[in-house]
Amino acid sequence: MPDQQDVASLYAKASTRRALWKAAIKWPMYSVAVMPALLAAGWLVGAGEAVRLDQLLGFLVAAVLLLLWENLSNDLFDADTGVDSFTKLHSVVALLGQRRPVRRFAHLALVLGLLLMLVLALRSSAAVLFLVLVSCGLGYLYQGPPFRWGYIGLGEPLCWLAFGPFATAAALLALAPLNSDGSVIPWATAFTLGSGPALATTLVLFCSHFHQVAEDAAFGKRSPVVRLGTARAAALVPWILSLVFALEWIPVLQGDWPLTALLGGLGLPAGAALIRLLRHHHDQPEKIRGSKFLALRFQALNGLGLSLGLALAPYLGFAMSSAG
Ligand SMILES: C/C(=C\COP(=O)(O)OP(=O)(O)O)CCC[C@H](C)CCC[C@H](C)CCCC(C)C
Ligand SMILES: O=C(O)C1=CC(=O)c2ccccc2C1=O
Repeated sequence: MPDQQDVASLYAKASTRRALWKAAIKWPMYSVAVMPALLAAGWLVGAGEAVRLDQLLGFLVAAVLLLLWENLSNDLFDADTGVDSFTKLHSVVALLGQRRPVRRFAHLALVLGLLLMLVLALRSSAAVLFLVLVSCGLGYLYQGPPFRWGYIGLGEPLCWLAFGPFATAAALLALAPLNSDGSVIPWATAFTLGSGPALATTLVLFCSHFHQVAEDAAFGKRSPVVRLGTARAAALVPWILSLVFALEWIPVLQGDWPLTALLGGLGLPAGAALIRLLRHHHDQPEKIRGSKFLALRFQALNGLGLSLGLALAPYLGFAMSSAG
């Protein structure tokens, strides 16, 4: 018969485990996966086009599955290098204590995600699958052997490319009305629309490395925060945020996007809080563990605001120029 102390410690263990699983699932992170499709939908509505809702729903689900693959395989690859062993108690590999089920689940998520993208491509343009495969390839370069480019500080540009021009172009093609020309990849629109929001997504990755800088350095993972040091990395954050807004406000100033696109400014309070937090506590891991989630709040509010601002424009009497 367990005594009172045993029961208390069992409860403590169970609630710690629950907290670890919650951290492992990190559902807010999936905001970065759904953003390219939401932006493409906002842009198409703003341009007076009809969005194919079945394609939108399919793209959202497939993108979530592909990011799930990326995260599960990240835990598997990081278990090989040992970099997660001290600080990432919420690694799915550590929580399950074995790799095989994680590997199987990761492969299942990848296959289902790609199959769904194939269906969307067959119903729109073959380029959708090509662009998504490039995004996934960039995700593999980030963490998979023999590349592991995230370990040499190249994760951020890979992240921007994957969630920016490639995923945005794929979403624009997949959601476009049936009569559109699917043989031309809309690079110009994908760059204008995707650059700012993808930089916001990249900021999430950049911020995720502050609290683990010591362990990353010890295991040879030279993230930008390791390379720059936490003080200089924190000083970069206001510049990155300014660049996000510049990329989103320039099309408005040029008259290509409606004034309502400035709704991306909804992310400003979270951005300002992030700057303050990192300026004061960049070298105190315990205090800045949540900085990645503050960056995520910025990314989500900024992207949703922009998407909504573009979509609402025709209903509020603002027009989008053909260059938009
Ligand atoms: C797995 C990622 C970051 C985790 O990095 P890290 O190892 O430092 O984290 P821990 O320390 O917590 O282990 C994100 C990497 C993003 C990658 C460069 C690009 C991914 C692309 C997606 C797979 C593509 C999604 C396509 C969709 C949006 C159409
Ligand atoms: O676990 C993380 O830290 C991240 C996971 C992830 O999928 C992602 C995607 C895009 C940008 C950043 C991140 C993470 O930081």
